[in-house]
Amino acid sequence: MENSTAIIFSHFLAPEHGTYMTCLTPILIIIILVSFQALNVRCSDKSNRHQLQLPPGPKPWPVIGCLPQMLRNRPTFAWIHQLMKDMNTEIACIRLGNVHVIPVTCPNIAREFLKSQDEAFSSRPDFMSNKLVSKRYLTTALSPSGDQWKKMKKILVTSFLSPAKHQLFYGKRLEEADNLVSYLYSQCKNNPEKGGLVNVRLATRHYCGNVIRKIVFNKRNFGEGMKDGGPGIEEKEHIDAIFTILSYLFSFCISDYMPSLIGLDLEGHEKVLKENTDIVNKYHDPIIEERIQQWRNGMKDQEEDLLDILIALKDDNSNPLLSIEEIKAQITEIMIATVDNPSNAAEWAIAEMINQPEIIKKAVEELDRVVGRERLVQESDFAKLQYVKACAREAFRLHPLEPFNIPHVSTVDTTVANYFIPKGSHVLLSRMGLGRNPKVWDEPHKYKPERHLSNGDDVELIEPKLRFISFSTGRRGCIGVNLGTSMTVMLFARLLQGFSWSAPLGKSVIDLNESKTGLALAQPLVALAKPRLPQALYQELTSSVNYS
Ligand code: HEM
Repeated sequence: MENSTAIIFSHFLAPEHGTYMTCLTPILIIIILVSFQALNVRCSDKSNRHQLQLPPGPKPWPVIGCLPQMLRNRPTFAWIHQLMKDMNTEIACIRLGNVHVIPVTCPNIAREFLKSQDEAFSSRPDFMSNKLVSKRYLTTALSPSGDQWKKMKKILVTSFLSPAKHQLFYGKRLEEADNLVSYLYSQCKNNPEKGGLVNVRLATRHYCGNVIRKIVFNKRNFGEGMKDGGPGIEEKEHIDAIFTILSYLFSFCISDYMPSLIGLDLEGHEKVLKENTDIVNKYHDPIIEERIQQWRNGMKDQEEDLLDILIALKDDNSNPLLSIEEIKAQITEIMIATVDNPSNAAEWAIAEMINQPEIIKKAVEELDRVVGRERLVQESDFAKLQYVKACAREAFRLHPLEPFNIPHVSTVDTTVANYFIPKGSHVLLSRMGLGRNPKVWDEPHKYKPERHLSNGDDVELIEPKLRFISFSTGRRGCIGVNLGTSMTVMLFARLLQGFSWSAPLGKSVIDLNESKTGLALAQPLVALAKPRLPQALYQELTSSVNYS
C-alpha cells in the first residue's frame, strides 16, 4: 500500500518551490479509485458523528482528499484563496489526505477560534518540518500543546521576554540601530548629494539578524563581518538559511497529509530543510557547546546574553533546567521567530511610501517634530510617533510575509460558526484574507496608514481583534510583542529619519508585484537613499560604532 501510494503521488508532485506538474490523467484517477475501493476505504465528507455540516469545500477523493488538486495548483495558498473566492465563503474545509484544513478570512470567525474557543485550538500540527527544526518538539512555537510547550513558553516569557529582561537588552538593540544608520550611510557617503543605491531587503534582514545574534550570542558576526558594517559571508549564509527554513515550515508538504509517504521525501522538502538546519547548526552549535563548557569549568559565572541565561537556569534540585538539545533547538526557533516580520514590514512600507511620497513627507515631518534632526530616534520616542507606527501597522495589514498564521490544531470535536470542526483539524487564519477583506477594510489593496489613526487611540502593532494578523492572540499568540514592536518601529523609524528614499535613477516608481510563490516583494527592494541629517551626526556615529 505504501509503495503504490508513493508511485501514484510521484506523478503528481510539484513542489511549492519547484516545477509545476502535469495534468491528472483519467487513467490515474481510475487507478486511485480502484486501489482504494479494493481496500474498502470509507469515503465521507460529512461527519456521521454529527448533525452539523463541515464548512463548504471542494469534494474530496477517498483517502487522498483534495491532494491531487492541491498538487496541480501550486502555490497552495493562492489555490485556497481562489477556491474561497469562487465559493464566496469566509470559512472553508479542504480535506488534504485525512486532515481537515480550515482556512478562515473573516475576523468574527477567527475570534471564535482564537478567543471563544482558544483552548480547543491551541495545539500545532505534527509536520516533518516542525519536528525537524524543533528537534522533535523541544521548543515553543512549533510544538503541540503539552508539558514541553508549557515549560519552554514559561522559560521564554520569564527569562527573555519579560519587561525587565527587555530593558536589560536595550543597549544591544540600540547598538544595532546605530550600526544600521552607519552601514546605510557608508552606501551613500561618497556622494551624499546624489545618494547611493541601497538593497533594502539585505539591510533590513541583517539588522534583524544582528539584533538577535547580539541578544543571544553577544556578537553580531560569526566571522569577520565587513568593514562597512555589512554582513559577511557567514552572516549572509546564516540569514539565508533561516529564511529558507521559514519558507519550508508550513509549505503544504504532501507527507504531512499522507503519513504513509513519510521518509520518501517525494518533493525534496526534507532535503532542503536538513541542508539549511545544518547551516544554522554549523554556526550555533560550536558557540553553544563552548559556552556550556565555560559554565561547567567555572570560567564563566556572569550572564551577558540570552545563551548564558538559558545555560544558567536550574531546576528545583539545582541541576540544569535545559538540556543542550533544548537550548540548541530553542535558539534556532528564536532566530526564526525574530527576523522575518520586522524586515518584511519595513521593506514593503518603504516600497509603498516611495510610490506615495506624500506619506513619506508626513512620516518625516512627524520624526522632525518629535525627535528633531540633531539626534537619532530612540525607543523612548515611540509613544509620540503615531504616524510612523500607523505606516508600520499598515504594512503588517497589507503585506504579511506568510499567507497564513501558524496552523492551530483542534484537540476536540467542536462547532464554530455553526459548522462542525472535527478534532485534529488544522485551522489556518489567513493573514492575507483577513488583512485584505473588503467587508472589513475600504480600498483593501491600498496602502493607507491614515486608516489606523481615525479613532484617536494610540497606534499599536498588535491587533487582538484579528481584523488582520500581526502578533495574533490567545494561548498561542506571540510572546515576543515587545521585542518585535521595538525592532520593527526602530528599524523603520531609523530608515525614514536617516535617509530620503526614492526610486533608483531612471525608474519613476517601485514595482510592487508580489513574488509568485509567496507574499514578499517579487524583487528585493533596491532604492536610492540620501542622508537627510547633518553630516556631523553620521560622522560621529561612524567613528563610534561597534561592529563586533
Ligand atoms: C514583529 C515581529 C513579530 C511578529 C509580527 C510575530 C508574530 C507572531 C505570530 C503571528 C505568531 C503565531 C500566533 C498564533 O499561532 O496564533 C507568533 C508566535 C510566536 N512568536 Fe512571534 N512575532 C514577532 C516577533 C517575535 C519575537 C521577537 C519573538 C521572540 C523570540 C517571538 C516569539 C514567538 C513565539 C515563541 C511564538 C509561539 C507562541 C506559542 O506557540 O505558544 N515572536 N508570532
